[in-house]
Amino acid sequence: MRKVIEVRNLYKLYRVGDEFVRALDGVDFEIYEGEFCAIVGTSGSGKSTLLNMLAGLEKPTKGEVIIAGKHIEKLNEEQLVTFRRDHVGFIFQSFHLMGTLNAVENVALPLSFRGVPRDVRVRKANEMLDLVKLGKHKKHLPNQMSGGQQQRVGVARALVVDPDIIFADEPTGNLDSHTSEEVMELMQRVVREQKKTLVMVTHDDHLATYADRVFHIRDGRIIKIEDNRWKKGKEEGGRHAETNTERDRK
Ligand SMILES: Nc1ncnc2c1ncn2[C@@H]1O[C@H](COP(=O)(O)OP(=O)(O)OP(=O)(O)O)[C@@H](O)[C@H]1O
Repeated sequence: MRKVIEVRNLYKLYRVGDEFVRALDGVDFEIYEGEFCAIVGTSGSGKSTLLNMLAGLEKPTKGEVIIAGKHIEKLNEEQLVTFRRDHVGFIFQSFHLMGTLNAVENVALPLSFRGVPRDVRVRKANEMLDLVKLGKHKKHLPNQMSGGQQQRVGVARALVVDPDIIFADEPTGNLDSHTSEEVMELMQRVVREQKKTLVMVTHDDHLATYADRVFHIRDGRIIKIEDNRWKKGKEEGGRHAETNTERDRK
C-alpha cells in the first residue's frame, strides 16, 4: 500500500511574549492510501497546528512533511498553492459554502478555478451530489438546506477535484449528534468507494471511532495510535500492527 503522508520529527514552536509554546513536539507517523485517519485530542493539544502543517498552510519550525512524495516544508507559497490545488480537498466545520450559489454551483466552484469547461463542471458536480445522496437538493441554496445537507455539499465539493487527500477540520462541529453520525457514515463510505485518504481532526473520541486509525495527540505529541480495523474485523487490519502499540514518549 502506497504511503501518502509521511511526517518526520515535526516541531512547531510559537513565540508568545518571552515564552515558546511547543504546539508540536516531535511528531512522527505515516498514513497510507485509502485510510481514514482521525487526529484526536483536547483543546490546545496541537490538532489544528498539525493539520495546518499537513495541508501546507503553515511552515514547521523543524522536521519533514512528505505528501505524495513531495517535501512540502520546502515549497514556496506559489508551489504550495499549486500543491493544494492538485492534491488536496478540504472539509470545514462551518461548511464555507457560497450563500448565493446553489448546491451544484457550490460543488462545481473548485473546478472553475482549474479552468474546467462548464459542461464538465456541471456533470461532475451532479455526479458528486448523487454520491452524497443530495439528488433532490441540487438547485437549493445553502439556507434552504439543513446543516447536515450543507455538510454533504461540503463533502461533494471536496471530492469533485478528485484529490489524493481530504483534510477535515471538526467536520461535524456545527451539527447535532444524530446528523454528525450520518456525516461520519457518509465520509466512511466515500473513503471506501472513492479510495480516498481522509485525515480528520476532532476533539470527540466517539466520532474518531469511525476512522480506520486514531492518532491521539496530547501536548503536541502523538501518545497513542489505535487501529480500529481490528475491532471492526476489517480484512486489511494487519497492515499496521507495528504501529498499534502504545507509544508514550514521556
Ligand atoms: N498562532 C499561534 N500563536 C501562539 N500560540 C499558538 C498559535 N496557534 C496555536 N498556538 C498554541 O499552540 C497549542 C496548540 O494549539 P492548536 O490550535 O493546534 O490546538 P487544538 O488541539 O487544535 O485546539 P482546539 O481544539 O481548541 O482548536 C496551544 O497551546 C495554542 O495556544
